[in-house]
Amino acid sequence: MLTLATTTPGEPEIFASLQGEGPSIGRPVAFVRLSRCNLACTWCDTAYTWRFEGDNRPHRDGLAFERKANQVVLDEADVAARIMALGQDRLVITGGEPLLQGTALARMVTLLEGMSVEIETNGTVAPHPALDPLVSQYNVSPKLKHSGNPVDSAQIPERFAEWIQKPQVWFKFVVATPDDVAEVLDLIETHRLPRERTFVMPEGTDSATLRERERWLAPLALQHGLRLSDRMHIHLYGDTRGT
Ligand SMILES: Nc1nc2[nH]cc(C(=O)O)c2c(=O)[nH]1
Ligand code: SF4
Ligand SMILES: [Mg+2]
Repeated sequence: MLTLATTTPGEPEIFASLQGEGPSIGRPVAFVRLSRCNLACTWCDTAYTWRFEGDNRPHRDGLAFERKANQVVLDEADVAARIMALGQDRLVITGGEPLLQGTALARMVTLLEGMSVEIETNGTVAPHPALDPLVSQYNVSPKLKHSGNPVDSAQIPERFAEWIQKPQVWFKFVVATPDDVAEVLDLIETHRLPRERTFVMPEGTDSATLRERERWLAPLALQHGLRLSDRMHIHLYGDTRGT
């Protein structure tokens, strides 16, 4: 069984869209969004995957979501069939933190036919050994200090050491201020991250914020040999579920 996020109560967040971020930006793909996260970023744009009633960890919107309306449990075959019905040749698995459900994900991915698989992860959870060989690309997005998570939960040296061994890994850091870029550069040094496979991406859930931050972020990316990612889906669809 897999616990998924919902678009509307009872409806799993499984949809076709253009990948809006990272190395596959612009690619038509199927998406599946899983519920639950082990971190709690204050600016998380998918707090409906984890900030359920009774969870008092700080979030900038202060919203608490009703668990029943925002989670749906489906079996692996049902999830695979809904994904296949979208008719895409690539799947992006996101969340929340999808690797928390690695065993069930491996069973689900095995049922897909003719699809490559890309995973969005916060990088703190090792991929299940049954899932790992089925994944073409990991977009690993370690969380910086401004996320509000304890640094020892969000930045785990052993995990970085494992990720950098995998050729299918890209790093993608969400930044809100120039100071965040300095922290990214420190992490690159400390953990020997591959600069040519490292993105910086502005934090923001509206076009104006993304554009404003890209104005100072672009020259920093150029100066330090990092890639810049936009969040194209925000410009196209706004901050909405199922897009
Ligand atoms: N179109 C689109 N692209 C995305 N890339 C990463 C997403 C995510 O929420 O992880 C996302 C998303 O939610 N929508
Ligand atoms: S790691 Fe991702 S899903 Fe989890 S709280 Fe942070 S931004 Fe949200
Ligand atoms: Mg998103």
